Amino acid sequence: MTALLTTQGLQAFYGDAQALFGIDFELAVGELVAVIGANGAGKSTFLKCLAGLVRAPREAVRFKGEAIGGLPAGEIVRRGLALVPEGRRLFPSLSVEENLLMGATTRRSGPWNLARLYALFPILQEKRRQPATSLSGGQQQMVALGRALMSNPELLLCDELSLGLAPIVVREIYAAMPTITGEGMTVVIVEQDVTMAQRVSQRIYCLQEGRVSLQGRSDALTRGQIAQAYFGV
Ligand SMILES: Nc1ncnc2c1ncn2[C@@H]1O[C@H](COP(=O)(O)OP(=O)(O)OP(=O)(O)O)[C@@H](O)[C@H]1O
Repeated sequence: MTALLTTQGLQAFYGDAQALFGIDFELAVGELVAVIGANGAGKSTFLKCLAGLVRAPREAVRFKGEAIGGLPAGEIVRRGLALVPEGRRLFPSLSVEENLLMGATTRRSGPWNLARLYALFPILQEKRRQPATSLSGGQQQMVALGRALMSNPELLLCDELSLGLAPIVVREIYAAMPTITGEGMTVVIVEQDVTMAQRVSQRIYCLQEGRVSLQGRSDALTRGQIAQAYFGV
């Protein structure tokens, strides 16, 4: 396996409180990997460490062979990682299209542009001049995903795309994943919906209290194994 990203013994802290206790993680080019776990398990912290939003030791995170832990978030975007943050964090005063274009400020060369995005999510073209926050939750999630794609990342990190959305909307958003990975993009999703995580990913890591409690091929893990790793029962 050609590793695109690895973490080795990754630890993270908020002040004196330790959130991650030595995460070993490996991701191959073109994979879609899901990170699951209960509330507070450390999933968001893990993604934030990769994206430079929570401090990580330099050598603990390697992307394309280079140590990137603790680099500024903007530098990490330039190197090809983009994060779709939990809660979307759209710019409320900007239109849909302006929000999408914000993702292009650190634009790398690649297939994603406004036309491609509008083909993926036609509703965004229809609503492109509306304030982004006037859209439904699912449409706002499409904007957040589109904004990240506009930087043409090699690795897309998605934090709880399904949060607060109806199941049918979640399915609609995840239906875009084969198109996104189809051109070789590598994706990590953090997902509380275990059924969806298992369905869309090739491999799963389960976190529990800041540690990896289970990992394996998504189609090989049983419900019992996942329940035990999730809740520690
Ligand atoms: N900004 C912060 N300051 C202090 N502690 C934090 C902060 N953010 C997270 N934590 C703590 O770090 C641990 C991991 O939290 P994290 O948000 O990464 O978990 P999570 O698995 O993403 O949970 P959720 O599904 O609720 O988002 C928790 O104990 C949490 O209380």
